[in-house]
Amino acid sequence: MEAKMHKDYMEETERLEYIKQMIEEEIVLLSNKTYTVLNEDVIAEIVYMDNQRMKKLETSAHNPYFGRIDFRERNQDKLENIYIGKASLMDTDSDEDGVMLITDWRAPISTLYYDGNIGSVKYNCPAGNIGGELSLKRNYKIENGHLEKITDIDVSALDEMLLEALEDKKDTKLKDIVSTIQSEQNEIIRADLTKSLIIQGVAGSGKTTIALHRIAYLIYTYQHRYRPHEFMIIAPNKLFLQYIEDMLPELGVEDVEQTTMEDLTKNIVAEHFSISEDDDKLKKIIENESDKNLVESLRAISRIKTDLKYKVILEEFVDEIINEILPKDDLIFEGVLIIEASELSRIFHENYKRYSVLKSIKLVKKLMTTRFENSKSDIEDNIYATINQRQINLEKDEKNISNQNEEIKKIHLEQQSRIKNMKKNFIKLMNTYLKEPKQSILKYYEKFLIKDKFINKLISDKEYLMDYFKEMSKNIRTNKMVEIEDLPALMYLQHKLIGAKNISNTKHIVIDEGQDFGTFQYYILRDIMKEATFTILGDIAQGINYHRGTSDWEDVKQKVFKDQCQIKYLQQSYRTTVEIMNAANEVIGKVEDENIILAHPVLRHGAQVEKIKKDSYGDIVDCIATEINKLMDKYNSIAIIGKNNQQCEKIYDQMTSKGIDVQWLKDRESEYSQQIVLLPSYLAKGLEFDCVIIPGGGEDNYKMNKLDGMLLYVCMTRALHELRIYYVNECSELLK
Ligand SMILES: Nc1ncnc2c1ncn2[C@@H]1O[C@H](COP(=O)(O)OP(=O)(O)OP(=O)(O)O)[C@@H](O)[C@H]1O
Repeated sequence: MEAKMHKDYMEETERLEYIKQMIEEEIVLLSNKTYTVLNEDVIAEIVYMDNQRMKKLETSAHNPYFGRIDFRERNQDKLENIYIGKASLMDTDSDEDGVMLITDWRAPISTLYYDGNIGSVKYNCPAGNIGGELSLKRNYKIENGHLEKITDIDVSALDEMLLEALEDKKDTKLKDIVSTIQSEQNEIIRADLTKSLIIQGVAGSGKTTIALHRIAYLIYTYQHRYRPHEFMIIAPNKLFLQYIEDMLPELGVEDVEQTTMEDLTKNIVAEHFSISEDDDKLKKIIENESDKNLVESLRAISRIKTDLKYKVILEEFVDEIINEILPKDDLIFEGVLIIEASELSRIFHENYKRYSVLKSIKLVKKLMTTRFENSKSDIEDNIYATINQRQINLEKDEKNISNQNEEIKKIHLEQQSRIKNMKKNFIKLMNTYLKEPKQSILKYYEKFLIKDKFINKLISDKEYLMDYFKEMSKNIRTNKMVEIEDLPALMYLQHKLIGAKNISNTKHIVIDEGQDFGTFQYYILRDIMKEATFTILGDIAQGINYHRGTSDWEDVKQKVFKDQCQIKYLQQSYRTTVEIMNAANEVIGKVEDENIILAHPVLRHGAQVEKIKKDSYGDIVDCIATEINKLMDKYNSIAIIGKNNQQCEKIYDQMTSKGIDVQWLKDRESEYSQQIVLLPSYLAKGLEFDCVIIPGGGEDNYKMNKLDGMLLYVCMTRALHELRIYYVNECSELLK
């Protein structure tokens, strides 16, 4: 309701003015603050915290809070009015200790705003379960410091607020949803950090948004235990990272590690190599649909390299490397046994199994050096004994009597040198006895790919794939080029041979578009980041990379997490209108896959999905060009989504020749900044636009198969308010 109409308008306005004044006062206090502590590090830390606080205050001055709950704790008389905002505010002038003027949305009690219905409620906090009575839930719309709306919430009013938020037009960045988080989303955001989670959420269910809110929640809740850089987000590509980049600072979070699987691998395997464009394979698959053998072999290779069986075979390869490194003889120095070959082998294979080969070598060298130190007097005795023996032998040798003195002198000098350089000589011997892995990880991998005895185990029934592995090895040798499917193998070899210390401190890792990764990728991340828990978010129905990804979360749960994780489902879609979601559901419903779950749209209606037939592609572009100005007046973001870049290129040429300013997002490194963008279907995943135009919805483009069904579904579900599909000749079977 309009704020002025509300019975508490006066009271609420006074309070808002008071809060604004308090914020102003704190800002002034902070800007005039002088730092008298002597230690520079301490000052730097305090200045950093103050700057962070200042930023928060400055943003919240215009919109300090969005909600209020009135709560009376069981067995307490006082009814508390709790105002909820993005940043907390304490009344420092108050006589009472630490009166909260604004409570952070992430605080334990704030969960009542998102979850609790009016009446008896409870929430969890470090002190335990707190129960009580919730008598009011209120929402405020405050813009530029003015109270515009006050809404007292029952279940239906909450929907009203949500609908209003969803009606908004979107620009090039994803926004936070703190004031309208839904109960099922709140549960995921606040889920226990110590357990891993897999979220299967339909298109537009808020997975990306929730992922970022969860990070913000975890950082706040565990601020005394973990630093922001111990949290990591893995996003599908740079385009996507750019799309979400505003949200964490909006939520008051900085310094969280944000990366892609490609960059993460490059960070772990600190060697120079390039990764062929992920889309290349998808493009090849899309463009060679008719060549069934080629498509099948491309898919087969990807599946092999991303499955856990690949790890089993790589493990055998690593064992072979270890066996090559391990000496067959005992290490004996100056007649003293330092280590037996059998003991060394046992230590490697049993005691140090959890360490990388390099670390095992370093540890075992430490052990051998200690043994050397402890045996020094025996070693010295042996040196004296052998030298003495040589002197005796020399003295007995009457033939060389003339040189004897000279020789004895030499022997004594040698003795002195062997005693003096005992340690140096031992280290030298030890280093030749046990050699560290010398080759680069890429070199090892290149070798692995041409070892028939391993590769045969992977493709025993598919002989024709053998050449492909050989070709790949050559490509690594000559171009230092791998495929995205090779990343788990590279991580694995690095981890097992050298160690992957760069990221082992990570405490929690959030992976978006998680359906794009296979079991091997998850396994190796888990193995490297032993202390970390995971939140994996994805949608099987959008698994356009199913050749290398996951099509069954149960598989990941059992094989990777050994059942120690929970799968949660989100079926409500918030992005699209009912009309668009229904049309998209019909498309994905035609894809045969029992793991695909259909989305339920929020009850928000919009224009019917238009399917428009034209005589030629030229006519389609003409039509888009005529309509585009009207659409630009109506929407902040418009996307023309072609199936692939070849199609985009034609459209781009025609549109620019008509003077239309369109930005072509060609690859995952592109920058997304304009009102109208043109992009291929596979790059659209994860993004959203007010209006989507699909210029090639005909049978010639989207055939009745799983991949085309998923690609079309992804394109359609990018639209918030309007979807137009053009086609020439016959409309795709998927759309009928
Ligand atoms: N509780 C909510 N309140 C307001 N808006 C919401 C809410 N949940 C989701 N949204 C909006 O729905 C849209 C979709 O969210 P998001 O992109 O996070 O979904 P997703 O599940 O990652 O989608 P996809 O898998 O299709 O890429 C966004 O515009 C987001 O702001």
